[in-house]
Parts: sequence; C-alpha cells; structure tokens
Amino acid sequence: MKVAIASDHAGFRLKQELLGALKELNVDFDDLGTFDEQSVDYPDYGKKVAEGVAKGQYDRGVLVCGTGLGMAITANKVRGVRAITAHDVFSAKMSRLHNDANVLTMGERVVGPGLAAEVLTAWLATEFEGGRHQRRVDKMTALEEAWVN
Ligand SMILES: O=C(CO)[C@H](O)[C@H](O)[C@H](O)COP(=O)(O)O
Repeated sequence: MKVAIASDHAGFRLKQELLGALKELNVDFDDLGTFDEQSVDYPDYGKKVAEGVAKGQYDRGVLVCGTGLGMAITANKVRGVRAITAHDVFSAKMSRLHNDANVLTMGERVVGPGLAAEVLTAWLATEFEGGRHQRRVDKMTALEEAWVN
C-alpha cells in the first residue's frame, strides 16, 4: 500500500508524529508537505493528496490541519475521493468497513499524537466490507458523477 500524507502549518507537528507511525508500520509513503510551521493554506495541501489518490498514484491519503475539517471539505471536492475526519478508532474502522474511505483527516488541535497514531493504524488495517455497502458507495459515486457537467 502506498500512502500520501500532508498537512498545513496547524497540522505540521501531528503530521511529523504520524510519519513515525507510518515508518513503524512499514507503510510506503510520500510526505507532500508542508515542511515547517510557517502559515500556509490547507486547500493547497488537501488538493495534492486528494488528486494523488484520485489519479491512483496512492492507495490512501492522510491529511492533517488544525481540526481536520477544512482538509476533508477540500479533499471531497476531488472526484473519486471519499474523505472522512476521524478522531476515534471506531469511526476510523467504520469509515473503511462501510464507506470505503480513501482519505483520512485529523486535527492537531483536537487529538493527541498517541490516539491519532492508533486511529491511523486502525484505518490503514481495515478493509472495505463490500456487499450492501458497495451499492451505497456506488450511489454516492453516481451522485458525484451527475454533478460533474
Ligand atoms: O483547521 C483548519 C481548517 O479546517 C486549518 O488548520 C486552518 O489552519 C485553521 O482554520 C486555522 O488557521 P490559522 O491560520 O492557524 O488560524
């Protein structure tokens, strides 16, 4: 599995912690920035990760900002992306089992590094269940495609 990860300035420190978690998990990843705590605009980084996932360059994306919310809104503008914000393990697992979420967002101002690493680990390890959930994901995709033109 190949993962893209990025943050804005408000998520930089948590992103650095999550890089360590990815290394411990032996997950192949690219860090797409930002690379320090200088103020930047989260949509620029959300776009990079979301487009990489949508194009198939990455299997999953991880985005960190202050709350996780702006990154999720941004990533969900890109066709094919199903981004969710999760700060608990149950939601993270369910987003994979039922929603086939391909981008996880978290907020450094919301969650501590220990729990964030647990959430990320659970999210990466959980597979989509398919079945009735595939039908529902297909309906979300159809809705997205209907609004493209
Ligand atoms: O949480 C965020 C967006 O949902 C981002 O991290 C922004 O950076 C946040 O809105 C706060 O920005 P600030 O410039 O650090 O006040």
